[in-house]
Amino acid sequence: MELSFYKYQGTGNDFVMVDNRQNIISKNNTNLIKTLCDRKFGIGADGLILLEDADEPRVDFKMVYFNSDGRESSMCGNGGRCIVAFAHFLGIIKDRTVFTAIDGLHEATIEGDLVSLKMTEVERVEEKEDAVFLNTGSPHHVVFHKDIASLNIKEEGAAIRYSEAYKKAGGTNVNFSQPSEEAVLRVRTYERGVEDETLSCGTGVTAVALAAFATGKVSAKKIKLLTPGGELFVSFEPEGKAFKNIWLTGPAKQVFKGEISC
Ligand SMILES: N[C@H](CCC[C@H](N)C(=O)O)C(=O)O
Repeated sequence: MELSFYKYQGTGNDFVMVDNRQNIISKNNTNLIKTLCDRKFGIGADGLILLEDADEPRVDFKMVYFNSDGRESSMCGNGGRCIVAFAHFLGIIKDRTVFTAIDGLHEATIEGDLVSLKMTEVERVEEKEDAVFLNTGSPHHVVFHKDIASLNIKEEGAAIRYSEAYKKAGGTNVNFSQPSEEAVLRVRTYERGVEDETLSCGTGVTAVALAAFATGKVSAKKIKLLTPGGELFVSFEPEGKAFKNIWLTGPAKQVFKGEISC
């Protein structure tokens, strides 16, 4: 079969994007999706995203996300921003949308390359001895550290991701963050399902911003996150211990279009 695809990236988190409204790719074809994401034997990406028809009124499309291990996973924030840019490119939406994903409905707006994505609400931030855990659509373990450039993210991230603490829950993503100036945080992320450091993680930087506010490291409600792949902004409204009206904003770009035999 000849498969048409588009390659998108959002601050260096990169995705194979497929218009699957005709159901050309089956969701349980793990080997095919893993191969398409393979950087040597396939196109190469951190994940693959299917755009499908939503079967509910006033919802423009459905997002189905797979990590590069080929398995469907939880919400992808950067992927959510990229699928909005893709839907705009396909002419499915104009400059705002409501779409559905594994964690529910998402509003989003697009202006040029800049996409703002409303994230799911966060009911609870769990403060541990030396870390913070929360779920922003995907599970995130957040560690604040004074020199994240010195860390071996793949090694230190994998140790936490595969630890007993997270085994039953199917693992977690791991973020290492270094406070910079006021309301600015550096972030490096180990991603579950990629099993390596990615250049940025949308649900990850969202988790870091909320964790920093919850632990008093920042007082602003709009935070700039500096990732190896670029800058992202997270804004939110604290409500008691919960967080609402959470928005993730940053660039989402089409890199190339392609055809692949598979
Ligand atoms: N690897 C994550 C999903 C993708 C998250 C990341 N790419 C993002 O931008 O949020 C997980 O399996 O929990």
